[in-house]
Amino acid sequence: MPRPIVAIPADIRQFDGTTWHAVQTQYVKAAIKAAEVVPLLVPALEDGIDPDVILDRVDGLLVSGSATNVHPSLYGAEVRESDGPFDPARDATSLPLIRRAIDRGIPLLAICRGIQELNVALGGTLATEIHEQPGIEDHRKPQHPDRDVAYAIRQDVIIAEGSCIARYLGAGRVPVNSLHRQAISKAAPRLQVEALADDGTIEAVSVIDAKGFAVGVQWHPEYWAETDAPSRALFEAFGDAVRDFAARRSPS
Ligand SMILES: N[C@@H](CCC(=O)NCCCC(=O)O)C(=O)O
Repeated sequence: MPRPIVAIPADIRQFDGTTWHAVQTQYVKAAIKAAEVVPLLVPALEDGIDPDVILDRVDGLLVSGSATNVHPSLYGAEVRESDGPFDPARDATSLPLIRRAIDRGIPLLAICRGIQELNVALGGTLATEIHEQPGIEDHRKPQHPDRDVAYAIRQDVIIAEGSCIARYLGAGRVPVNSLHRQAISKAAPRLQVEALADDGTIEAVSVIDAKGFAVGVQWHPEYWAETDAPSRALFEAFGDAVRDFAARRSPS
């Protein structure tokens, strides 16, 4: 069976005097090396894209992190420029893909911005600048020129007994990295909280009654997917779900 294909929605980035549709290489490498699938980058179109045009041709959806934030209007919050930067084209492309992948049972792994998009797509809300809340740690990206330092494993999450991801990572404390200013505030009705940080920040969810693998994590398993056991286990589980879906879609 040929390697299955996984869609990764791109960000809009501006550099070299023009606009680019971009995905950080860490997601591409983790898809290839740890999930053993073929990544297919999807352009970020502000007018949106018919999600089925993409999903008819892929066997999984990997929703990446990004330094931009989901637009507050999408979850009924006040729009403050201080909550930016925003990427409306990414929002317009990614959220319909998430909803439709869940409807169709196409395996979904949503990471950092991705878990926030998953929550908003299903009717939840986000909190911003969470480190300013009493009792909440600073989960933001460490400001350091070395990305290995910025993405260093530096906090624990506690994975719930009986959760979906406990099948792959085990229940209890798992060390992860942390690079986010926002987090889930009100979890969408269809989301089961799967892991929390010590300060109560929601760190992982799964979709209740999902037809297939449908998981979101606030940390970044892609970055160390080849060398960190929990990171690799999550990507291998996603890859296995994608292969199972592909085999059922096109029985040999
Ligand atoms: N913007 C959101 C989501 C954070 C996120 O996806 N971080 C990835 C960092 C990408 C990078 O700068 O390398 C938030 O801040 O909560």
